[in-house]
Amino acid sequence: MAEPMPMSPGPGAEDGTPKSPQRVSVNAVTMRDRSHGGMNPHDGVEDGEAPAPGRELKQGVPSFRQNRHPFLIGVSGGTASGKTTVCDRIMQRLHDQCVVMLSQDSFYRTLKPEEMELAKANNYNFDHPDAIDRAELLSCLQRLKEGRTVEIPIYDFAKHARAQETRTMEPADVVIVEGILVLAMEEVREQLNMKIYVDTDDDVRLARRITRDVASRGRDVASVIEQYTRFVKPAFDTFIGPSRRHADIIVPWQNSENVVAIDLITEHIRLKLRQHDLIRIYRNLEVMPSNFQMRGMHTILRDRETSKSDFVFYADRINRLLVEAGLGHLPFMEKVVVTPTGQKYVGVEFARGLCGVSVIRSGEAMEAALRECCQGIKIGKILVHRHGKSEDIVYEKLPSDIDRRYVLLLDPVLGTGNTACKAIQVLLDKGVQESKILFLCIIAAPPGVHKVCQTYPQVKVITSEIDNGIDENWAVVPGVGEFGDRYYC
Ligand SMILES: O=P(O)(O)OC[C@H]1O[C@H](OP(=O)(O)OP(=O)(O)O)[C@H](O)[C@@H]1O
Ligand SMILES: O=c1cc[nH]c(=O)[nH]1
Repeated sequence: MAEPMPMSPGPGAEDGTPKSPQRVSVNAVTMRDRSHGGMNPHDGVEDGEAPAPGRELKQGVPSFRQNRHPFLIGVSGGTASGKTTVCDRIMQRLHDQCVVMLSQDSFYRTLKPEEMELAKANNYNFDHPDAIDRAELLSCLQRLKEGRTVEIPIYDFAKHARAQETRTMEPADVVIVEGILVLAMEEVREQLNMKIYVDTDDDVRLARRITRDVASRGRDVASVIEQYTRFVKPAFDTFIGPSRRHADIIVPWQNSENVVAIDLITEHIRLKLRQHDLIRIYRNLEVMPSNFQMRGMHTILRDRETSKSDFVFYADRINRLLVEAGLGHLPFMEKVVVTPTGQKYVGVEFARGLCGVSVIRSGEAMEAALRECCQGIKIGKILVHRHGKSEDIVYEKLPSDIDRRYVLLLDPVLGTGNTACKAIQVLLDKGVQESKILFLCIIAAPPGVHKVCQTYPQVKVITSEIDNGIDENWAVVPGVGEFGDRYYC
């Protein structure tokens, strides 16, 4: 670890506003050209050069399909809103994936004798969350999420009791759980990667409910309406309707099917299934798109034979891309300009009130990329001393008004996550809002991702690659070795 260095605000504007495109330096333009191939003397392969004999040139996007956790979707909405049809349509569209569906109804509690009497007299509230064995539903979801086989209860609606036998559910790529209370139960909601609410008018739902219960549950119209008035509607007003605010997607579902919504949902699920497990779990994690330029740069960084100058060159290239990705998360204001042709261009204005904070020493290697993008940005520093499993903050120098700024926290390696968490806590203690912190790293090991993303769910973590893990010496594997030594020494 290097000696602490003073914070250097740099020339020009002090609010860290990203540079406008016309101010992008020559260096930046060359860098962009390099990333499109050909101009870079470090690349080794000139434009048009043939591959070495026996080595095949491949195209496409690298895949990360390994040790996958399923993608969990919750589908909720009032009684007879069309939840099951929405689930069926999603399953049909994802026919080439392994999709399983379970219903909240399977988890009705076994009734006590006095409750059974009420149920037989149509006087038991099956629409209340207490009617559900929430612990068992949660446990099943958690086991499915871990990729384990589960036994799902079978509920007999006529007897108001569980059957002796159960249904075995095997691990799947996608698990859909549907039910009126799925989004109303916080502990269930927390398990879900995608929350859908099926929105259907009350009168349409009541009409469907009467038709269904009379046709398939042996009920008469009067008793269905009575149950609706006594239990179903009050539970809807209290629990189900309000739970729609937790939904990621609200699907209007009236008399005809909403094909566009199903298309959008299934495309999103397909995108998620192509992504790494961690991205599916954490909304606050972003892994930059992996193309062969990125893989090529990483191959050079990870190669222990790489010279210091090449290591610095490619680390800087990735840092620049990381900074641009981070800046892309900042808010913006609409701005209209007039182009040289006299036409209006409706665009946006970059966010103000930004600063960088580098974790000494390796994080300082990312400062140049930030300065190239953001004119005169203030950059603070934090030094964390790692010893074994614990860390101490030994130095910090931060902008005095940091509590009013967005912070790009810079550290190329996320290992256990202990250093990052310490640094983030320093920022929070200084009054920075958690949602205004963006942590940028070149590589991230899963333990560090879990730790940071779980501890600080509003901090955005942006990385260019996810590694396999950390070894007994807390080194990221496969990793890049000691980043600071390779960059500076
Ligand atoms: O997630 P963690 O397990 O806490 O590890 C990550 C830390 O390790 C590296 O720094 P290092 O201690 O090697 O210091 P240096 O930057 O001075 O080389 C890296 O730059 C992080 O700060
Ligand atoms: O692998 C590692 C872990 C921590 N710090 C590094 O520079 N590399």
